[in-house]
Amino acid sequence: MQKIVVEGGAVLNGEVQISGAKNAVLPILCATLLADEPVAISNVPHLHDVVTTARLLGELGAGIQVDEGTAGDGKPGRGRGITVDPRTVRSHIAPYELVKTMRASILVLGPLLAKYGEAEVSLPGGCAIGSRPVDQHIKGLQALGAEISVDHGFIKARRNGRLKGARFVFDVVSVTGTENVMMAAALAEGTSVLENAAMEPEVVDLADCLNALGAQIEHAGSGRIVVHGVERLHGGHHDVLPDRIETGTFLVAAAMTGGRVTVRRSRADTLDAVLDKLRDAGGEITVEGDRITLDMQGRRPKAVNLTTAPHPAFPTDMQAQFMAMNCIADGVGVINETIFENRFMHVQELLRLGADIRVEGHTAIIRGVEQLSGAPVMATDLRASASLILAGLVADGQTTIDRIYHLDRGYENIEEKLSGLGARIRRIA
Ligand SMILES: CC(=O)N[C@H]1[C@@H](OP(=O)(O)OP(=O)(O)OC[C@H]2O[C@@H](n3ccc(=O)[nH]c3=O)[C@H](O)[C@@H]2O)O[C@H](CO)[C@@H](O)[C@@H]1O
Ligand SMILES: C=C(OP(=O)(O)O)C(=O)O
Repeated sequence: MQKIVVEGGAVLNGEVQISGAKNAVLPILCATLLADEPVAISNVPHLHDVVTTARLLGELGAGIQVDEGTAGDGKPGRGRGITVDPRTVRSHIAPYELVKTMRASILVLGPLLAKYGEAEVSLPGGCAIGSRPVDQHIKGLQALGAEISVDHGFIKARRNGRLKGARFVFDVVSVTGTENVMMAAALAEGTSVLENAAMEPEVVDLADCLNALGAQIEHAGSGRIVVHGVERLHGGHHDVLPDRIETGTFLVAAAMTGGRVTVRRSRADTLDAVLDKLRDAGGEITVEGDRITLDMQGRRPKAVNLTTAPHPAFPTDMQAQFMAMNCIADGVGVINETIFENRFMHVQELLRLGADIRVEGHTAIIRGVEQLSGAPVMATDLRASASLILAGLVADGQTTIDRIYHLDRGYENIEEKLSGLGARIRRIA
């Protein structure tokens, strides 16, 4: 099994280009099922989850064409492109084998139901970071008139006639729940109003993509999304939003190593809470167009307190990386995790590197130490993997990170990008 080896001590300096967002491209790929014609997607990151989603769409019968280094519409320079042709979709079943490896597979539920009248999608179950219920997806689709049963581990959904626009209030803010219901409502008869909707930038990107295909979605990015259903969606092109979590991860790397890093092709407006905390940590941040620069001028970061919550508050997907920063920061930082009950799996591994962390329920109290010491560690989930690389960058000696398949789900060429900034990092077989 592959591992990543990091030699600590390098100060990161330079520029790095940000890839398309994993959490935007996966729902967008699923949304192509709603269209009547091919949809070209550009700025698609090279990620394992993208391959899994393409496999799932292929198993449903969709045609998949990958254009390396083009926009899918033939224009060069916007990363990888994927064109999905949904006209050959024949199956409406998302099997357990695929859903268990990637929770985002649940996002075919709304599109299959709305477009083809039926869907069978395996229940995703929980994962390392906690239980991951989908009751809000089911209730939202039922509000649109779907008949849904859960049977032998599968969600079985069907409709009689078109789905009907409705008002639905989410009990909890759910990103994928909002996306599933919004996609289904796009082809419903009449208007739907989704209250307490997720406001994440990836929800907005999905709405922008659907609107480019002819949907009529208003106010995505607010807590009240209005969807005027249309009869059909046509083909088109969409360029995926830059990955705000990848962006944040590189900026934390700069802050931890005392360096100066510019991220290119990023969107600072999607990162307010993260940039705010990096300023609190002592980073000098400048934003010029799609470039964000963090300059630490050799200083040690100051410990920061934070609480994860739905957007625009601090994202749970940046919690582990900030935990790594607090491990070597000056002072004591307190981190509250409110989204996932078990998203502290990285703590045990950070302790192996010499961190001083105490966990009390959903709260971690981190007392910064002067120096971490490199050791073999094990990645437990995607962002935990990133936090261990970050810790390895500043640890004394060598840190070897095992189970990096988690990392490949969500970070494109992370070791090459970090090497380009001066990190001593390599992948071994
Ligand atoms: C609000 C939030 O920050 N969501 C995060 C969540 O999205 P993801 O879409 O995976 O999860 P949700 O947003 O649906 O879950 C948010 C919360 O709602 C609960 N819930 C969700 C759906 C449901 O039907 N019933 C229910 O009770 C979950 O247990 C969780 O506590 O994980 C992703 C991957 O780490 C992150 O990118 C998202 O930022
Ligand atoms: C945990 C993540 O993704 P997923 O929901 O796909 O597991 C993530 O993006 O940090």
